[in-house]
Amino acid sequence: MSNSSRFVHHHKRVGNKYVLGERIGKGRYGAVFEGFDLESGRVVAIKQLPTKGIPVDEVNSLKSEIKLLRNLQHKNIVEYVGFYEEKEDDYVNIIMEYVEGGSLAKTVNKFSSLPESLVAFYVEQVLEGLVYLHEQGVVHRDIKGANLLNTKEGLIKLADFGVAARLDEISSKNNNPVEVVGTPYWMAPEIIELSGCSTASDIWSVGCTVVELLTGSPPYSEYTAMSALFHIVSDERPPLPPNISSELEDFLLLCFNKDVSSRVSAKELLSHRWILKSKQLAFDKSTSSLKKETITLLQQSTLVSSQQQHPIKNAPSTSLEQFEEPKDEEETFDDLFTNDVVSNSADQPHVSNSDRIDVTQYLWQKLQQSLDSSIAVEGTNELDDVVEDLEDDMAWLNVRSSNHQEEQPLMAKEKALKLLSGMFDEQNSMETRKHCLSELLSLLSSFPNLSTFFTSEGTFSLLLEILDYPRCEQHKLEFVLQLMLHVLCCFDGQETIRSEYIRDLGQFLSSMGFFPIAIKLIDSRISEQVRSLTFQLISVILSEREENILMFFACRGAPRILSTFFEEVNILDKHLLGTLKALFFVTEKWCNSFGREWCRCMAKYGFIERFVGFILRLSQDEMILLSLHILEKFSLFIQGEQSDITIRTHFHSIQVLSSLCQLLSKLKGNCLEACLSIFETLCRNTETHEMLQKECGAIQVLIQVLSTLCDVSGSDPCRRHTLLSLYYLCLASPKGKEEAAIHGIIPILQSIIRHSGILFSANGIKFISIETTKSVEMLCWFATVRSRKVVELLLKSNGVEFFLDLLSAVPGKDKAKAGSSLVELLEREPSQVESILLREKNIRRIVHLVTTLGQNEIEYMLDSYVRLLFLSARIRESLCKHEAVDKFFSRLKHPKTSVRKLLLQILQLLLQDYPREFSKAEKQLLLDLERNDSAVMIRELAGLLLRRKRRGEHKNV
Ligand SMILES: Nc1ncnc2c1ncn2[C@@H]1O[C@H](COP(=O)(O)OP(=O)(O)OP(=O)(O)O)[C@@H](O)[C@H]1O
Repeated sequence: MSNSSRFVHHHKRVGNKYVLGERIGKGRYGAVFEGFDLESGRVVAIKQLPTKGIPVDEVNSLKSEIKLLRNLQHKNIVEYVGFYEEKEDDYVNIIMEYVEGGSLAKTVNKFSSLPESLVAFYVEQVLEGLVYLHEQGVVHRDIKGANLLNTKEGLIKLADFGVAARLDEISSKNNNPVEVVGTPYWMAPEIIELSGCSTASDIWSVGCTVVELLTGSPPYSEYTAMSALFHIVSDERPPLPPNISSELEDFLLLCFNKDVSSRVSAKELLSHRWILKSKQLAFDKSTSSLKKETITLLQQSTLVSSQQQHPIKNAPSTSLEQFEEPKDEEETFDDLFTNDVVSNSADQPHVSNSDRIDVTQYLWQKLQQSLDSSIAVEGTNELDDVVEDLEDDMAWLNVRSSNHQEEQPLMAKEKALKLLSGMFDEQNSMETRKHCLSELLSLLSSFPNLSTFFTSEGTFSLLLEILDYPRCEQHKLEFVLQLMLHVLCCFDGQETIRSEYIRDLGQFLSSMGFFPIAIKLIDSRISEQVRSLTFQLISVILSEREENILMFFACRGAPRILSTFFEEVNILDKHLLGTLKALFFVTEKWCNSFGREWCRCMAKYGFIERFVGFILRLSQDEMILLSLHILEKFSLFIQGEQSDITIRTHFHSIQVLSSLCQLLSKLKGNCLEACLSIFETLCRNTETHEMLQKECGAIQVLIQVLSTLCDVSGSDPCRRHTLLSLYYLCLASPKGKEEAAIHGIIPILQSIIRHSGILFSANGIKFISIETTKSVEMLCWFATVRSRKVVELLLKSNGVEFFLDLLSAVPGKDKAKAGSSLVELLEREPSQVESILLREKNIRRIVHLVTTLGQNEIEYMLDSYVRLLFLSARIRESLCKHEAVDKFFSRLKHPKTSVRKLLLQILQLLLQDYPREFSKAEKQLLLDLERNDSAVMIRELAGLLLRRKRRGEHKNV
């Protein structure tokens, strides 16, 4: 049964003093009604909270909190009048000042968004209220539009302070297990991380409230509560609304400072230029003109917000239309081959496509003639230049080649021509023609420089024409491809020569349109052999020069072929490394300019999926590393401001995620680091989590990787990536945390923390690596996961003692986390944990800690002490016996009101069961506080302590 349905509205009196009126609103823990004070005639608001099932102790502590809060009075906070409880009603009534204008959340719901100047006008008052509360040592803990109430005069009052968080605590303890307590959208990251709530946490919520009032909803409202939690903790800062003034941008950045200790205070924000500007505006105008402007601004903002809802309508059309959806995907196989280059060429005989033998024969003949003439008809025809080059080549050959080659070059050339003609001769059987080809290839191998003979531009143009000839027989395609490949590769190992001839040739081929032809040749309906040869040829050409890759892209080869290429290429291809290097170079170059479009275009054609599969097949470390670096470039566009939905979708496919998981299990060293870096980026995005956890078993894989790295001393990039991946994967997932615990992460984290050295350093060490901090934080999670199994595992790994070790070793925020975890464990397993804590050694450590805590640390730790004492009378007793009261007294001169307030509450808890006389100095200190403290609540609490003691003294007498 929900809280709200438990509540019944009786239209009745509350005690003798109040009559209950209409219901004004409803929150998570109860409903709020109008009330009428029969004695004073004052209208009040009455919040009814169901108390069924809540222990009396807790209701009493809530009541004493409200009693204290009654002392607070300020124009910008709602006054607490008191409370009223009737035993048979199962709820407690909190009586408050009635604020008739309703909450700002309602206003913003009505108008969808408020203009900046009006928001500044409201926020200034929120800050005034907060400055007062913070000076009184009260943290509001639940600043949001619904808790900002508006009077008829436009005065803003803070409601629900001091109580909301207490209700959350009570609810989390007593209701059915809930995963998130409270609405997280306004929550500061340090609260989510259990690293201690302070006045600074309210400032973060002020930032969220500004966003709420401006846009109609707080940051991350597009996410579920769990995902929002994840983003609050893991993003650098929440996204800022568009079109805000630079002053407001600065204001929000100050609120969203993740470093609690340097986050701005409410007082400082009051003199921020965004607030001052709005003040000036208000000062310059009369109230009526301000109202007029507000209405206009409201209309404008409604207009703007409705335009903002359709950003695509207004977006300029992209100039990179070539990167849009592939339009020619539907091309038929025949379409691919109807582009008849031959028939368009001026110097070709007019032939029909069906007359294919004539045309191929014509091409062969032309090829033969050109080769023939290059030798036989020196200087007499249009191939003069080629011949001259050839002669130079031969002269060079004669000088530089081996003896055997010296004897034979011209003969070899003649033989080559014969073999070539034999290959082309239709009269020859297929076997003879194949034989001619293999002979020619082996001749070329024996006389590598003979290849220059084939490298004339005319020859290669003709070979290209043959490849492009429609319906060219497959064996001829194979011949030509083999020949080209052979020529291109024959200088392997002779880099200087290669650069002189072959690099140019690769570039020549790209410029002459090899790639569009190659696109046709890799069609799945072409023979396996031709496809494979084409891929090899592409690989060679791409590996030669980066420009070739650019040309390849220009022919839409990138999306078309590159994707398929990595699926089909033989991983043992010796040119593959060169291709990868060129691709890496280009990817890196392009990523700096219009990389997102390029990566999106590639992703659309399935490149990412195929490329990851390709990496999985690789076995050579150098290639794996290079490939992962290429993939890393793509991963830049899966998160942050550069994020692209197409790239994300392809990265988030099961195929990619599970292949990456498989890679994680097989890689080592630098390759593992590169893969983990991509993995961490993926884990930063909540969209991947379900698939990674449920379908890829990522948590288990990562824990296996982590287990091999836990004993490394110092910082280790692989360990850092693994830890962070696990951290993001489990951060917002109780199931993930449970799974991680079950797969053995707890002892691994403990080992990482031990190896960091912090546990053995005498005074704790100042600098703690991110790995250690995250390990501590993750270890602390397991105390809060609502799973018996996890708590058992934690206790089995000496969790209690370990948290106690951490308490004295880690600094500030981490200490608070360890403290909260101890309390959480005590709540879940009271008897077992209590008995461990009660051990003499441990009680001493808890007491000793009070005196060693730094001035800032104590602020975050005292909450845990309050809860610890509240939960266990035996611990209270034992602490008193070990002079804890003295230790808490020794900190009572702390400059922060919130710290003095918590210390006084702790002293009250300890002394109520075990009263003892105050020393003269203690008495004087309390008297000073009672008389002179600037905060009314401190004066009240100090007085209560003194009077309680006096009553005790009286009793004793
Ligand atoms: N003192 C008050 N005077 C007038 N209206 C009030 C007062 N206190 C609360 N309300 C109205 O009642 C609504 C419900 O308040 P309540 O504190 O129960 O829940 P909430 O703050 O909206 O949400 P939650 O408590 O779940 O965080 C408020 O949004 C506000 O509109």
